[in-house]
Amino acid sequence: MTLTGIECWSESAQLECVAVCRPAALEVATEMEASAVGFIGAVSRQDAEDASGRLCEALTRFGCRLFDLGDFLPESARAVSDASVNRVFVRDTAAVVGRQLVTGTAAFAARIAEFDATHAALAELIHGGPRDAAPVEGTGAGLEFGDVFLLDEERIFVNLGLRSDARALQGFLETAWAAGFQEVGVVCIPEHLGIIHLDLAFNVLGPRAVLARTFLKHLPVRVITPAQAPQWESFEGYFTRRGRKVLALPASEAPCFLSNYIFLGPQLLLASQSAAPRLQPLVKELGIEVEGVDIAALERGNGSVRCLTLPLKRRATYA
Ligand SMILES: NC(=O)NCCC[C@H](N)C(=O)O
Repeated sequence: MTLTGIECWSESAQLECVAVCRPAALEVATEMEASAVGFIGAVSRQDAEDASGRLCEALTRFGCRLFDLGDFLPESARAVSDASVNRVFVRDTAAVVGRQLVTGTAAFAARIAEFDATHAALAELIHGGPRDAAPVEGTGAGLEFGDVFLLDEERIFVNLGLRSDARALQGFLETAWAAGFQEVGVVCIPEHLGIIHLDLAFNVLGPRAVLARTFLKHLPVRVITPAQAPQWESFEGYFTRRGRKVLALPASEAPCFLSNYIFLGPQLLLASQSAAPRLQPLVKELGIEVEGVDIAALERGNGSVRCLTLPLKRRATYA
């Protein structure tokens, strides 16, 4: 079976098809193992599987067609993938940008082989076998898609920090222009903050607002277009000039998963059960509803709902 018609132009249009990946066969048994793979703490296989089941159930209940990449792994990639506890965090590995699948390159050594395995599964799902999507690596530079947001049909917002770097951005810009986007805004989260991806500090709230941790207002945005010289804008100015209000994410102890949600439809987002009650009052004024799902066991991997889902198809318009 192959999937036809992949297409994504925003973060919040109706989510029609989404990829996830079932947890690996290995568990993370000790604090040292957790540290080796970028987890916050140990997690048993059973707890991870139960949480993954609840996530899949919630996505299906809200009408998404679900593809578990574990079902599409070619034989040659299966053993490595089964031993990769981070494989549940499919978001970082690739993205559908316009009508194109763009693959990333892991900057964290523990994830390099897992990215390759997941790319092989995506190729199987989308092309029915190996085929280069639009790899943006080339220079060995990192690009992980927890750092990339499709703001709308024209704009993409990217973080260069712990996991994504400027060399990879060059290749990504060419891909973005070829896909039809006209502007890429770039922010650089300082590495010493230890925030591995932008989606742990930021997310969109539909077409008229974004949610951002307050430190982001201090970081300038480099605005890049295909034809003009890059410009600097302030963080808040960048968004307000483009018709989006910046809502401050309430202070929260690390790890902070409040921003790590996914839009299921223009007025509905799915967050973890612990984040949902804190998000609901924030987004009420925008007419957005929040659904919660108990994935605390998977959050021990240092990611939440956005990291665990890879949108393959969103309805092209908000209508
Ligand atoms: N977008 C995300 O923030 N993804 C979470 C990835 C967590 C994983 N343990 C990692 O270190 O890459």
